[in-house]
Amino acid sequence: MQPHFLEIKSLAKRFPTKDGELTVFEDVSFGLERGEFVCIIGHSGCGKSTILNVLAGLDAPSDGEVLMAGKEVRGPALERGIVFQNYSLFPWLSALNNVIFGVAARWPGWSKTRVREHSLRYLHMVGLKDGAEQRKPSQLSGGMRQRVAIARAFAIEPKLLLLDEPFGALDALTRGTIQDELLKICAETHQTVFMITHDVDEAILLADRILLMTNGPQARIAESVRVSIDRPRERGSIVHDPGYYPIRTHLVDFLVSRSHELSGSANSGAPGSGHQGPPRIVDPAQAARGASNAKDKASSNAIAQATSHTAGHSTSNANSATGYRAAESGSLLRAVNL
Ligand SMILES: Nc1ncnc2c1ncn2[C@@H]1O[C@H](COP(=O)(O)OP(=O)(O)OP(=O)(O)O)[C@@H](O)[C@H]1O
Repeated sequence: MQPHFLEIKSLAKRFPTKDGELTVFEDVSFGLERGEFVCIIGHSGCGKSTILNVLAGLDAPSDGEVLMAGKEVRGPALERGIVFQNYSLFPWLSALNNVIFGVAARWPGWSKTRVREHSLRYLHMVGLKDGAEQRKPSQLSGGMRQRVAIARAFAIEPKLLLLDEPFGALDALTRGTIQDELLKICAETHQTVFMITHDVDEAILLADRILLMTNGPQARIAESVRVSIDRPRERGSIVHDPGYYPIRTHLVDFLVSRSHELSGSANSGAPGSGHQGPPRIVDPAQAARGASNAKDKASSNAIAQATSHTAGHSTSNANSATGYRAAESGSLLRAVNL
């Protein structure tokens, strides 16, 4: 089997505390393909940022390993870009110089003009122009600052982009606009992205897959949920896709109940509780389409049956109706069993 572009193998993180060792998460294994956009969702404190920091090379795991393109991640590198919630810009540099700083470090052989043009291209891509490029972070709004951080991360063209709740501090309107910009840039650049979010609607809009993390301690990634909704996606119309609500309901149900039921601490000492190993792959949109197709098929079978009864045997209307219900419920039961 072809290895994943990013391989996370049996990762665990433990911290010493005054009450003994705290296992934040363990047995975390998953992969990311090149060009994939993967979100991770889980309750506060389950260890999402710790996983992201390990992927970035900013933190070391207690167990397990991370391989990117077959090479072990052992420390931070420019081939991995990071955007945090709090922007992390250099306050004394203009928006443009914040981006230039990263670009010049990434390509030290480039001329000043080339570095500047490249940086400006990415600032324009996130909608920063008309003089905003020359302003310092303190002269920019929160949304504009986050745009600079995103432009800076994309401009170094990292092999992997790590986003830690990048829109968490923004108002809903700004958040929506920057989500649209992110969708557009990802479609243009085919960037591989791993993103933490608490917002299920944001995850469905942006991601190809959503990893669901159980509650800590001893958290793990229980499910990998496919977002089988066609691209390009638009914020205004995605809710009308028939796959949208099945996915959303699945995510909300996980957060409300299963994140606790499947958690390591809830299952500790219960051998065979079924929570070990790689995440279960789930496709709620596809499952819903399957059930709906089975229902449609049952309806048309029943109509065909009823028509032939009526034509051939002059069956009463009451009998036709009974035949319809039986055929429909039989097929639906089969669909549920599948
Ligand atoms: N240096 C440390 N020493 C002890 N415990 C730590 C340390 N760093 C993190 N933790 C604990 O690890 C757990 C996971 O933290 P982390 O920030 O990764 O969670 P998270 O899922 O990203 O949370 P949130 O969604 O609130 O940002 C928390 O319980 C936290 O208290």
